[in-house]
Amino acid sequence: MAMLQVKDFGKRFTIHHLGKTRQAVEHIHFSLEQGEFLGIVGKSGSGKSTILKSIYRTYRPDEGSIIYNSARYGFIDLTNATEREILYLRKHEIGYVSQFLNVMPRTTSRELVEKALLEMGATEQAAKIEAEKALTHFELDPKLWDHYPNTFSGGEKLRLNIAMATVKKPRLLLLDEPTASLDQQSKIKVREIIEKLKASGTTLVGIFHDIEFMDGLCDHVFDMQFSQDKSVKEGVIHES
Ligand SMILES: Nc1ncnc2c1ncn2[C@@H]1O[C@H](COP(=O)(O)OP(=O)(O)OP(=O)(O)O)[C@@H](O)[C@H]1O
Repeated sequence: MAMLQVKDFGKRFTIHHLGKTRQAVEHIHFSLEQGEFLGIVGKSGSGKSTILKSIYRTYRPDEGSIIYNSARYGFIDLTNATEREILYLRKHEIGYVSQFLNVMPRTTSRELVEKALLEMGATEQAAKIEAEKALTHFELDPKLWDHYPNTFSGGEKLRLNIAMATVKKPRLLLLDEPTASLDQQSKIKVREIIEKLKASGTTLVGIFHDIEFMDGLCDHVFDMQFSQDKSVKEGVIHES
């Protein structure tokens, strides 16, 4: 059975000051098995982030269903799961990485990664060791480990974000431009982690403007251009 099945999904936004609604995406269909990686491509504004944010339930979807195969709940429709279920899934099963770091204030980068591990049931000692390994892997300068990340550069924030999400070895990982402000060396580090997670069974959905980065990494590519064509019932998924 699929790990993630998106069926006839659509999302509208209300533009209050105009008293209008805008259909951001519609008729989105795709399905992923465990350990597969789907890359979403399409021009700016075509709705790629809207799909990821709706799976993570930052946005509440308007149409269709998003069936996720949860370790805790079995098959669950993320479009109408309760807030409590969504909070559990975000803590234990579904990770989300974007270019923006949204974390507890006055918490050091080391504490943030340790907290992610503790939430997954690690002991304090194991969390300390694994957090240091992850921060080292993503080459966050040890001088920054005990600093609050609000003053970090874009690339430092992003590397911390990826460390926090990937140490949890999530069942489903959503990546919204996770390499946007990274140099080549850091991109290679991200790729290594993605390959490891994939091999251990994590299912991934990602958006990358950097097509080269996706080469050989994605099992399927979902092209927004074709998915919006209503004559194509199942969207278009190219095998890569
Ligand atoms: N919170 C929101 N309120 C109103 N409109 C929104 C909101 N979020 C997204 N949109 C609109 O929905 C459409 C899709 O936006 P989205 O960010 O998903 O596109 P994208 O393909 O990820 O773009 P980019 O590649 O530029 O990041 C756009 O027209 C955008 O203006």
